[in-house]
Amino acid sequence: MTNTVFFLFGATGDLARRKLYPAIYSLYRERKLGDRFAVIGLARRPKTSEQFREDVLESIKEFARYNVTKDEQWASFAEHFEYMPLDINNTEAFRELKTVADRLDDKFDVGGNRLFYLALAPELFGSVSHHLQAGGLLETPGWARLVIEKPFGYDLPSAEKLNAEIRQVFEEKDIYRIDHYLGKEMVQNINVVRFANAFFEPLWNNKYIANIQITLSETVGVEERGGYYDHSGALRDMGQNHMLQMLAMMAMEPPSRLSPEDIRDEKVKVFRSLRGFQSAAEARANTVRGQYAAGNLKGKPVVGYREEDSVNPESTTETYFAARVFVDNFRWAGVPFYIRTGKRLPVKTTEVVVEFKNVPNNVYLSKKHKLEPNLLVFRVNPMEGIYFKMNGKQPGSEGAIVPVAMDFCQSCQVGLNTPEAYERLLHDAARGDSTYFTRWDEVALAWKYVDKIAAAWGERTDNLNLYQAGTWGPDQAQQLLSEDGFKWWPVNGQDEGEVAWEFTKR
Ligand SMILES: NC(=O)C1=CN([C@@H]2O[C@H](COP(=O)(O)OP(=O)(O)OC[C@H]3O[C@@H](n4cnc5c(N)ncnc54)[C@H](OP(=O)(O)O)[C@@H]3O)[C@@H](O)[C@H]2O)C=CC1
Ligand SMILES: O=C1O[C@H](COP(=O)(O)O)[C@@H](O)[C@H](O)[C@H]1O
Repeated sequence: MTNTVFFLFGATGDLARRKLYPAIYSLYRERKLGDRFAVIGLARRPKTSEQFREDVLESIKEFARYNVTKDEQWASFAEHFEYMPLDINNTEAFRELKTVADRLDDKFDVGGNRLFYLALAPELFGSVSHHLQAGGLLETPGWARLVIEKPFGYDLPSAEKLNAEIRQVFEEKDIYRIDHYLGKEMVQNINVVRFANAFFEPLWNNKYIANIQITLSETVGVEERGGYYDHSGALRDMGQNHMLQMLAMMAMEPPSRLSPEDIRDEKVKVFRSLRGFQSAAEARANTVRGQYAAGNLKGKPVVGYREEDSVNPESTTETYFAARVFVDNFRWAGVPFYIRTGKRLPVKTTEVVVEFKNVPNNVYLSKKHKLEPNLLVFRVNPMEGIYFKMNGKQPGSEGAIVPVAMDFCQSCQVGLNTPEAYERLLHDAARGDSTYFTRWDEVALAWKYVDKIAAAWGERTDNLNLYQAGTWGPDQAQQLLSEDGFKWWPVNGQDEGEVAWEFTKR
């Protein structure tokens, strides 16, 4: 049980509505919250606590994994929620907030533990920390932790500035920087599959692995988020955080213990080993950027990025990027990690594919047999599971070889109702487990890497490749792999042309 007062800054926002209230409700239903908790919703717009509870109910009805009805169970959950209109820029309001917090702490016998969740625009992160201190909210007999949403800065200098501001108030151990991909079941499963199975770890190196491919494709466009996204772009929005974090999970050495610091230390070593680019030309040669133009998605016409209402009609922001990344250490020398992400691609999926090298002196490798490499696939979303593709004899044939699959479909077994990333992360923050939150040194190194790419892109205006919405991005991203003799593997069983293996239908 996690006795906590949750201070939810940005309580009227999109993230709170779609992710945070449903997550808190699931934790309650699964008895991970207990009864000694309170949630204080904070935002500028005026509303009563009664209206707030109604809004929370609506969001849970729409987005939660559990059904909810306005019954006794709902009433006993909802009584833990209160709303207070508060403008971050008003220091005085934080004194009043302390009074509300102390009252709720007493009412629900919380014991002084405080979790400040900043679901706010990043410009406000620094001031909130200072005002919390000035308002006396950090003087508490329990713990006080800060949960910060992404983006953590726009580049390394801005991230450093933000970090310095927050660190004036909170110690690193009490800062929980969210990367919600680290809360996803299958991302957390990467370590388990790697380090708890005898048959993967011995092969997990440059002797046996040809390349690793990480795809994070989305069908959504930027829609109303242009205000943020047009300034950020795919590299900063997804590359600096989710993609490099997944890469680090794939590449890290086994930690000697399962403590948060041991695990994060291993990830930091990966970030330190990322091969930096010696020149802007080298950065450009190893990356591709694109922007979606009008096209068709699932049979419906969709507008191009520049036609989106919230976007500058002359925008040169990328909505797609791909990169060839090298981890220069003993284990990974010479193995390319290919990463790609984009909006308005044909399917919503996140997959990590490990492509193995051929066996030495493969007697089946001849014109007669079409052999495909072994693949191990982590399906992160929307379906969760692990897929392993190998070669086998076609039953009854004269030695024909066919691809066969071992398919562990977690979603089929557990249902699509596995815990949402935000549930896991909120619960972890409340019980003080920072394993799946990003530590400052990880964030800084990731920015250092990404800043080089952004700077190289910024030097030229001819590197933005338009791609039609509903396609797999610019052709240059295919070339990135074909230059090395590889190809992107189809994701999610989608046929991107010739697919040599049977996808096991679910
Ligand atoms: N939405 C999403 O899916 C994701 C969001 N994030 C991050 O989460 C954070 C929040 O995003 P999102 O919910 O989409 O943003 P929204 O714009 O939907 O919400 C912003 C919230 O901040 C409040 N707010 C704005 N200014 C002030 C102020 N001066 N004082 C007090 N409250 C203020 C707004 O309420 P009011 O106007 O009433 O004051 C509102 O509740 C951002 O950092 C974003 O990058 C990260 C990943 C995904
Ligand atoms: O952080 C972000 O992630 C979402 C994708 O998250 P998912 O869990 O739905 O895969 C992305 O749409 C958004 O642009 C980005 O800010």
